[in-house]
Amino acid sequence: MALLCLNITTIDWITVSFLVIGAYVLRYYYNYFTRKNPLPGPIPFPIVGNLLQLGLDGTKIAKHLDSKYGNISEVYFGSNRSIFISGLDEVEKIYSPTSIKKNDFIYRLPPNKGINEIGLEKNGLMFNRDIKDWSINRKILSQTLMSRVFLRNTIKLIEKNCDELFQYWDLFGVAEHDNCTVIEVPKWTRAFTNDLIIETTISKKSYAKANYFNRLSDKKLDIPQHLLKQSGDLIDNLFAALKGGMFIINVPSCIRHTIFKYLNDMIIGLFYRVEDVISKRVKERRQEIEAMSVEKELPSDLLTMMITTNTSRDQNKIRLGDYSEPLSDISICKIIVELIIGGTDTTMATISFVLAYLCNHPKVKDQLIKEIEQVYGVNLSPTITIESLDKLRYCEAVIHETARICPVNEVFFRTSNNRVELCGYTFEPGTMFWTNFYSLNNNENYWVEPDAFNPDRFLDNDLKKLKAFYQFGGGVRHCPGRLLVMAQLKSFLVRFFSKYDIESTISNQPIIKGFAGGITYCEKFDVYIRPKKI
Ligand code: HEM
Repeated sequence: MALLCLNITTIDWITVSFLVIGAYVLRYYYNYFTRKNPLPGPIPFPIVGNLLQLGLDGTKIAKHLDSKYGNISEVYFGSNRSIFISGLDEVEKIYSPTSIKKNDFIYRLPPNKGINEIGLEKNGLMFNRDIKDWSINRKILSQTLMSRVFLRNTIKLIEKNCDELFQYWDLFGVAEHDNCTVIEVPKWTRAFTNDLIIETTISKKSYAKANYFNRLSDKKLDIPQHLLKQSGDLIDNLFAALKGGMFIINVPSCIRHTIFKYLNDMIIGLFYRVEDVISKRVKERRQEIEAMSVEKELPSDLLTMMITTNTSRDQNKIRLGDYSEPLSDISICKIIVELIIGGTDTTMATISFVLAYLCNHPKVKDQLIKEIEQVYGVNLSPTITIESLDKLRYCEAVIHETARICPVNEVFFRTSNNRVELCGYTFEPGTMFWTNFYSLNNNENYWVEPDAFNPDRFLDNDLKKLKAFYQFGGGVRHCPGRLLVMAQLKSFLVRFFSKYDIESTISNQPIIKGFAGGITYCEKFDVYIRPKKI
């Protein structure tokens, strides 16, 4: 009897479950097929949307949608609808408004549980949906990152990091073996930019280059093991967290907290571990500043400038309207996490792509070296100033042309805060728009021979007039790191080509690309580096 009861109950259970799931699926597809403004796109599955078909990488998804569906299409990440667009008029409409009030696309993301769980929905810049708080952080950061004092400080930091990198290369054999030292460009540039962004943001020595050198070489550097380990752990945690970011943003909370609970908790834990290290550094820097004599000029590094904003020690007089509070430790910490995430792989990928394109286009490389020698003379280790960097017009054109043909952010995203019209469709507030920069930058309607690598096109034209060129976004949320990154890239190229020459290990070497965390990077490109003959 008990067995019969159990069987009936089990069968009932199975039937009820099927009915509930069936009803849910029917309702889901009824809503899907009767939705407002249906756009072309793959048919989603309940709960996961198109995640199983398309994966998590926005860059790959955009390319697929563009080739299959054209200028406008839709995709579901979980149950959230995202619109992918690649028409110039629509992209301009999203990225051109320069005032907050007249902006219909002020948010980056709709409300997102994952972002909230890592504490970035009401903090920092990138994902901050508290527009008042975002606006204060944005003013402080933009004015700091664009100030001459900060940029001067940055150039010195790059010079120091270049000297260190070149010292390792020379130890590694570049100085001795005249023509056979192979350097894996992406791996070294990653280590270089990791150190650069950490020293830029937290003013503390970082050892990614040294760790990489030690891994490759039998000669070990004389640096205390605990420093190498601390630095290695911070970088490993940061980039594991960054890789997990797409999972946190795109996978629905109900799946993250059940089936993938272990992975979810691990990624969120990584964010907090990184934040813990940075938070300790912010406190330490506050104490260092307090210990410095008030008569003495404070250093113009980012952390000092953020800590002293709106305090009596503020040397840069950042204008914040009627806001008169200093930034809290937690705000500084969240901003720094975002800067490290936003400013490392983007810069690393750009340096690698520039070097790879120069190797495959020796005439462009010669022209660039000529310009560097005109501005700095023939000098193995020239002193760089902001004023001298301003003279490097061809160098700037090379960087822009590389970013055009091979953008590191092939897509980017914004979210509407008002009801908006695009391509004849009306979209409700909170709709997420992915914009396809790659397809605009390489579109034959806007570029003559878009497949040709030709920096001259940027010499003849005012950057502002090149409407179909998207490197740093635009409008109110334009990348605040753009001057910093241009100074970093130009300074690196000056120092590099003053000391070395470079050649691809094979002629016309294919540039192998990888996609991770929304960034397209150079996966593999091997070069010979030789000391320059003077
Ligand atoms: C080659 C390097 C870089 C590229 C291609 C790049 C690209 C971008 C793009 C496309 C955006 C979106 C802008 C928009 O919505 O209009 C952005 C935003 C942002 N970038 Fe960059 N970036 C780079 C380097 C940096 C660096 C070095 C930093 C800082 C150290 C940085 C910090 C940020 C931040 C904080 C935002 C969010 C701004 C906001 O939402 O208000 N980026 N970047």
